[in-house]
Amino acid sequence: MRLEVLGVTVQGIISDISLAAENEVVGIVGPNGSGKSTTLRCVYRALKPDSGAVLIDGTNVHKRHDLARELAALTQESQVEFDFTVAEIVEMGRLPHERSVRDAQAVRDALATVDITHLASRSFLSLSGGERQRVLIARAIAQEPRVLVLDEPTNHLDIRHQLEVLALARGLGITVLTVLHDLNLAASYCDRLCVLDEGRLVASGTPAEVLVPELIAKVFHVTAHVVRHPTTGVPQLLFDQEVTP
Ligand SMILES: Nc1ncnc2c1ncn2[C@@H]1O[C@H](COP(=O)(O)OP(=O)(O)OP(=O)(O)O)[C@@H](O)[C@H]1O
Repeated sequence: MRLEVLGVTVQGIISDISLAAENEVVGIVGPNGSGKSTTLRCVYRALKPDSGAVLIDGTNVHKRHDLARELAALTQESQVEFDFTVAEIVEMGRLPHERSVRDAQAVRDALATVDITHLASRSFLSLSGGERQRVLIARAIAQEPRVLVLDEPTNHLDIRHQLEVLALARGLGITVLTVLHDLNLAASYCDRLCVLDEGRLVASGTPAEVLVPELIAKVFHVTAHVVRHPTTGVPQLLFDQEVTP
């Protein structure tokens, strides 16, 4: 599915943000407070932009009645207040769909895919931060969406699970829009990156096009050196310890 963010403005927070993604992984990076989550909130309809629009396959998300089926979001607000079991939470991913024989299999597949089958009967509130994050990712996958929106999906995850979750998102072959703080993970797993700074889109392109020392210095106020990953060849950044003013 094609996701388009067209000139989206939320007064005082983000201005004229445009980006597109279609059956690829697009990453949004930028400093704290640059408007990444606000942009995503407009995509998953938690926020209505003051101007501009978000389209999925050409239709405004506010007019798409099937959005709950087509789009899954793992957000900063994706928390669970009540004490459901892991299996129950992942089953919630099926709620937008009509009940079918597919449900149980989709839940089993999602649990296995994020490596939490052994946690299925545990209470969600008893889990560690990383385990909780994986449950919420499993819920999104169980939904079998065609657009997946992720706000810092690697939060709380150890390095192995960070790599697994991003490989998994990539392997779905659907449209994925994800906020990532780790620029090296973003370079490794995203087809294209959008850089936000102070509520504006300041660069977009492939990781190699975007992650250049000049831009990193300007946006993040750190000095970076670009090296090639010895096996994958993707650009990776090494940072000097001193930050620039
Ligand atoms: N509802 C709101 N009312 C007022 N200000 C807001 C609101 N939501 C966000 N902001 C402000 O807008 C700016 C952008 O917030 P946003 O959460 O989009 O940033 P972010 O790039 O996701 O940041 P982080 O990397 O810290 O998660 C921040 O300064 C934030 O305090």
